[in-house]
Order: sequence, then C-alpha cells, then structure tokens
Amino acid sequence: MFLVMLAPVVIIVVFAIVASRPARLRLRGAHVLITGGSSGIGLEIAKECARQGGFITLAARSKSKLEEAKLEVEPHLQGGGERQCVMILPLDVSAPYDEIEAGIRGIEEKLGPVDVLINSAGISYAKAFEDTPVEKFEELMKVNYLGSVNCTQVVLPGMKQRKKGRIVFISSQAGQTSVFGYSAYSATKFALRGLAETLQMEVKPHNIAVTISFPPDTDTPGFRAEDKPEETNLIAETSGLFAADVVAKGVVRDMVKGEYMSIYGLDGFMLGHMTAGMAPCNSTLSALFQVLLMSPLRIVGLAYLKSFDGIVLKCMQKREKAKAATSAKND
Ligand SMILES: NC(=O)C1=CN([C@@H]2O[C@H](COP(=O)(O)OP(=O)(O)OC[C@H]3O[C@@H](n4cnc5c(N)ncnc54)[C@H](OP(=O)(O)O)[C@@H]3O)[C@@H](O)[C@H]2O)C=CC1
Ligand SMILES: CCCCCCCCCCCCCCCC(=O)[C@@H](N)CO
Repeated sequence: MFLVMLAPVVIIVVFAIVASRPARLRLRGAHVLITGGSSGIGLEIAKECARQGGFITLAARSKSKLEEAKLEVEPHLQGGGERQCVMILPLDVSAPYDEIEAGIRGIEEKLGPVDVLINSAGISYAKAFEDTPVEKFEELMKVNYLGSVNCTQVVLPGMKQRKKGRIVFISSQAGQTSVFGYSAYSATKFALRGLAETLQMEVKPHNIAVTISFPPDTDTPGFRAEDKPEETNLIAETSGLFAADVVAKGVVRDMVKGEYMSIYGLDGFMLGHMTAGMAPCNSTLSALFQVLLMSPLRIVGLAYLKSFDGIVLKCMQKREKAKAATSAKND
C-alpha cells in the first residue's frame, strides 16, 4: 500500500528530472509559415501568431482566398518592428518538391528564414471504404502527409543550423483513433504521428521542438463543407465541436512551450493520455496522468467503442429498412 502511494511521488521526481523542453520560443520577430493559412484552423493560428508579434506567411493554393485572409490577419499585427507584416505564398503542398522549395525560398528572401512551420494544409474525405475511390487514398496522402513532409524538408536544415525552430503538424483525433468513414483520411493523420515521433527525437539536440495537434471536429469552412455518413457524424459528435480559434490558441500555446502533444477538451485529454504509447512526453504532469490514468481510461475507451458499434449497427438497420420500403413502393 505504501509503495502504491509512493509511486506517484517517485514518478513526479523522475519526470521532473527527465522531462526536457527547449526554451520558450519568442514569437516576436519570428517568421511563421502556415500552410493552409487561408482558412479555418490555419487562419486562426495566423491571427494568434500575429497578435504575439510574429511575421506571417500564409500559404495555400487559391490566391484570392489568400488575399482575403491577409486582410483578416493584418488587424491583429502588433507592430513588432517595422517589418512585421503578412505575406502570401500561393503554393500547392502536393506539387513536386522543387516547386515547394522554390516557393518557400522566395518568401524567406523577403521575410528571413522560417522559424516556425505550421503544417495545416489538409483535405478530408469520409465515406465507407468501398465508396472511397482508390484515387482518394493517394490524393489525401499526397496533401495531408507528403505535403507536410515536403514543407518540413525545406525548412528543417536551416533551423538546425540556427539551432532554433518549431515544426507543427495538424493531425486529428482521427489520427489517434480511427472511426467509420475515415479509412483514407485517418491513415494520413496516423502517418503524421509516425513522422512527428521520429522527427522530434532527431531534432531535439538542435533545440528544435515538434508539436503534433489532435483536434476534434472543428467549426471551419472545410468542416462545414464535409459530406459525411451518418455514422461518422454521430461518432465524432462524442468529442464535441470546437471553435477554430480555441484549437488555434491551444496549438500556439503548446508550440511556443515546445510541448509535443497538443490536445483539447475532456475527450481530447482522455484520448491523448490513453493513446500516448511510446510518444515522447515533456511535461511532468502529463507523464503522471499517463502513468496513472492509462488503464482506467482504457475501460472508458472500450465502453465508447461498444457504443460506436451500436451506432454503426443502428445506421445499417435504418438504411436497410429504408431500402426495403422504397423497393416495396416500386413493386
Ligand atoms: N475542421 C476539422 O474538423 C478538423 C480539421 N483538422 C485538420 O486541420 C487542418 C485544417 O483544417 P480546416 O481548418 O478544417 O481546413 P479548411 O478546409 O477550412 O482549410 C484548408 C486550408 O488548406 C488549404 N489547402 C488545401 N489543400 C491544399 C494544398 N494541396 N496545398 C496547399 N494548401 C491547401 C486550403 O486552401 P486552398 O484550398 O486554397 O488550397 C485552406 O487554406 C487539416 O489538416 C485538417 O485535416 C483536424 C481535425 C479536425
Ligand atoms: C477514453 C477515450 C475517449 C474517446 C472519445 C473520443 C471519440 C473519438 C471520436 C473521433 C473523432 C474524429 C474527429 C475527426 C475530426 C476531423 O479530423 C474531421 N472533422 C476532418 O475534417
């Protein structure tokens, strides 16, 4: 009994020694490049970084959307030095590497080297596996995963040289647990997790931190345009719908601190701690929660899974009934 009570104390002491984070990053004067910066989470991240004194580059495909976004971000600039401004970079993150490199180098010539890269450009697709065209698997991987790889390849060597930087990947709760409809999408978000885990270990001695963000459903133009199966909606509703600025503020807060995992809300907290696996942990408190809560949270998780199976079954029965009714009407 005594040992059980002592365990948390030992854990805190050990992790207070082991948990290591780089020094906080000062956003004032830092060049922040945000892919997917013209909409949703990326756009809100841009505003938050502008408020904290960063120089902003918004990258996305549509130039007109970028120009509108620039006007939205500009009022948030703090006037941190006369150079603080918002630049736009029309760029498809799924283009050949040379194009991406040329685009980013061009913007670095104007605003200086990229200190913070936020990989937020992403597309979603939700349909049952057999209703997902094979091309979708490739398209999503190219944009969500390889797009992040490519942009990171361009800026990382410079960050290493300067011994300063942050790389952020916007994954998803669908990158922690996959649910009905997300066969193509989830794989890209899990892939980001594999990439982030490797990268953080490689760059840590260079005073660079990697942050991976796991947002739940977030109210953005992209989210509103999604056409999802009923199952996907009902299951994802479990962890609620978050406002984009709330998620964005969380991302920026964790990135500045050099926190590896960025999570939001109670379900985000539970999911993050339960699925930590061998992910790094650089906060003493999170380490303590993981050690103490992982197995009780597994029980909660199993109960959720049971209810998700119930949702899938109900939706299937409902669909079959509707089908039977229409064919009876046609007969
Ligand atoms: N909203 C949500 O519920 C959640 C979203 N996420 C993730 O967060 C990220 C942002 O999502 P959200 O804010 O909803 O996105 P939106 O759909 O609102 O915006 C997507 C942004 O990415 C850009 N983009 C899309 N494709 C490319 C491309 N090939 N190259 C460059 N830019 C591109 C878009 O501009 P343009 O089209 O002009 O290129 C736009 O700026 C995504 O990675 C998404 O998967 C994660 C969890 C939940
Ligand atoms: C103890 C454990 C508790 C777990 C409860 C969690 C329930 C999981 C729900 C999965 C949600 C998937 C959201 C995807 C959002 C997204 O990426 C799309 N909107 C893309 O646009």
